[in-house]
Amino acid sequence: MTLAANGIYWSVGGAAILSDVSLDVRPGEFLGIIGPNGSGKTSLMALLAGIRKPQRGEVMLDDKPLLAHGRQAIARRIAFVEQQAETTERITARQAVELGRTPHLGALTPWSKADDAVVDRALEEVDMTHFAGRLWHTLSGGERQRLHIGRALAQQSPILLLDEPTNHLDIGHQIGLLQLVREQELTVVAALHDLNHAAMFCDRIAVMQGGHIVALGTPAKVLEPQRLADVFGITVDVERDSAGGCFIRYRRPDPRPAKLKLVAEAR
Ligand SMILES: Nc1ncnc2c1ncn2[C@@H]1O[C@H](COP(=O)(O)OP(=O)(O)OP(=O)(O)O)[C@@H](O)[C@H]1O
Repeated sequence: MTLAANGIYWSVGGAAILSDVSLDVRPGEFLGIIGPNGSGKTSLMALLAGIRKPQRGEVMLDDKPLLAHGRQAIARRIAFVEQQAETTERITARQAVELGRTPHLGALTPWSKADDAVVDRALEEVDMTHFAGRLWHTLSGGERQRLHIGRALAQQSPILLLDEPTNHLDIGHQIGLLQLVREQELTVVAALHDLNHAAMFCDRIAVMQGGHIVALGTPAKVLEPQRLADVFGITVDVERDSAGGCFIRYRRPDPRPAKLKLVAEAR
């Protein structure tokens, strides 16, 4: 199962949002996408999921244009957790996860005990079994986010696209979720903001800037102080360990001149 973007271009109202983006997602890898706000991460995820169509270039799934597969076929192969997916429906936590089974159901394949078992397991994996009967609108942001992931796991698609999956989660659930996703035998593409999470969990990282991929490689290769300064405007130290891992230590910026002036005036 391979997913690839080949030279894709996507614009809105004539303004380019993604330009000449090429990316081969390797089967079984955890590929992180990092980049500043507005750099195009969500747009790229939407194109990889087939929700948007590039004006030029093509997203390919198994060497066939993605959109030629048809909606249900795509959903059986790709599960997408969007950044601000919400529902106004009056549904329970369990029903939200049950939605993940939709691509597998049809006139000849009605809901079965096997579907129940998949949903039970997904609820367990995201630590939401005890909330199964709760109504969606009564749940916290983090609980809803865990259900979105649960729904995607229940979909049992071999490719999982996650747009900022740790949004709203406390640090324990952030790490737990990334570890859970990592442990699945899935191909994962995740837009991440936390560079240390990217360093800890990703096999490769793509760095986006201004609608382009400006770097792609292992965390140790990509997470260089100069690149992080160029892309994010931050100063960091990168600590490396003997196993090839790395850890980003952020340096506090120097005080801004205006602030210095205010402090001086206050004295
Ligand atoms: N439908 C749209 N209409 C107009 N502009 C859009 C649309 N979708 C995205 N953009 C613009 O495209 C750029 C990239 O947006 P995108 O959401 O892909 O960035 P991002 O890297 O995911 O950002 P963030 O980290 O803030 O989530 C932004 O400047 C955004 O305002």
